[in-house]
Amino acid sequence: MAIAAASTTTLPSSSASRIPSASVEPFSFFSPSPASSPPLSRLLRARIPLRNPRLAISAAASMTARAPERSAPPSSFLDRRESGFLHFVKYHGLGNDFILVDNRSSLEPRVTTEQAVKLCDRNFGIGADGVIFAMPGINGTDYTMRIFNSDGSEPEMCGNGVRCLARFIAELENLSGRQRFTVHTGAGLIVPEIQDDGKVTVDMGEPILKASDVPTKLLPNKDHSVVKSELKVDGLSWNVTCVSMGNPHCVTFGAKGEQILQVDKLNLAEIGPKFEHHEMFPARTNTEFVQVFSPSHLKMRVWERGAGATLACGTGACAVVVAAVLEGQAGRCCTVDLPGGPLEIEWGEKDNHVYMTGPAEVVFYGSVPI
Ligand SMILES: N[C@@H](CCC[C@H](N)C(=O)O)C(=O)O
Repeated sequence: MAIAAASTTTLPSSSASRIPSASVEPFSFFSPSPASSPPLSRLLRARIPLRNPRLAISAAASMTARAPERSAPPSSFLDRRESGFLHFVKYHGLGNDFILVDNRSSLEPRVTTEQAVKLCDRNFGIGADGVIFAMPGINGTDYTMRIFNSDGSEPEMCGNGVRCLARFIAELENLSGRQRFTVHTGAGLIVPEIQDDGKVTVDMGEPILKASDVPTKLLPNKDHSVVKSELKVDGLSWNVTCVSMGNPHCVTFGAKGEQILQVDKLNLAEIGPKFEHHEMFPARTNTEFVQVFSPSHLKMRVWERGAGATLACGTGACAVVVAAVLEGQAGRCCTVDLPGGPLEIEWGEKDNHVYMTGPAEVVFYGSVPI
C-alpha cells in the first residue's frame, strides 16, 4: 500500500524556517504542543505545494507558508471525501498511537482487518498500534468505537484509544471546552469526558474479576477470581492477578522467590509473547509487569495482545490498580507511570467503576489511497 499524503500539524514558529516551502518530504512529523493545537479548519489554511501532486502536507496556523493562489483549500481536512482515499488523523495517548477514522456514516468499518495491518506497519504504512473507528451510537449511546489491533485482531476496548476518540469527535463536531460522550464498545458503555485542560477522564466501568469471564483457565482462589495465583512462564513461577476491563489482563508484581521486579530490566519481547499465548488464556491476554514505588505510585510495562510492547495501555493501567488493591499492594487512587508517561487511575469504592485520566494528542493528519 502506498502512502499518498502526509501530515498537517502545528509547528512552533521557530520550526517554520527549517521547512523549505517547495520540497517537503512526506512524513515530516512535528508534535503539536497540547496548548497550541488550532482547530482543523485553521490547520488547512496554509498548504505547501509538493513535487509529487499526490502528496500534500498542510502546515499549521503558526507557520507562515506561501499558499498557492490557484488551489483553494478545503474548508476542513476531515470534510474531504475523495473516493479511493482514506482521510485519517493520527493521535496518541502517551505514545500509544492510533489511526482515527471518521466512520460516523456507517457501522461497517471503512478499513478491513488486512488493510489495518498494512496501515499500522511502521515501515510500509502509517505506523500505529491500532486503527480506531468513530461510528454512529447504538443502544442509545452517542457513538460506537471499534478498534483493530496492529495484528488485525479486534479487541473489546482500548483505554488510550477512547481518550483519542473523544478528542477526535470533538474535532469532527467542532466542539470545544468540556465535552462528555457516551460510547458503545465491546466492553459496554464507556464515558469519556474532555476536561478544560484537554485531558480526558474516562469512566471505564466496572472491572470483571470472575475467572471464566476474564477469561482465564487458572483456578479461582478468591470469590471466583484469580488473585496472586501461580503461573509458570519461562521456568519461573509468576504471581498473577487476572482482571478484565472488557479486555483481558494478566497483572504481575513479580515471580515467586525472585527479587522485587525491576521492570526496566525485563526482556519484554522475549517474555511478553509467552504470557500472551499461554494456554491459561483462551482469548490470549495483555500482560502488565508492575513495580510498586508507594501505595499511590506504580510503574508498569506492558505487552499487549495483538500489538506487542507499547508505550502505554489505558485498560492495562486500570487493571494494574485493581490488581494492586486486590493484592494489598496499593490504594484505590494511583499514579501509574508507563513508558510514555503517567496516567491517573481511581477505582471508586462506592460505584466500583474505574476512572482513568490522561492526555490524547493529535500527531498528524493524512490521506492514503485505499
Ligand atoms: N492499548 C489499549 C489496549 C488495546 C487493546 C489490546 N491490545 C487488546 O487486545 O486487548 C489501551 O490503552 O487500553
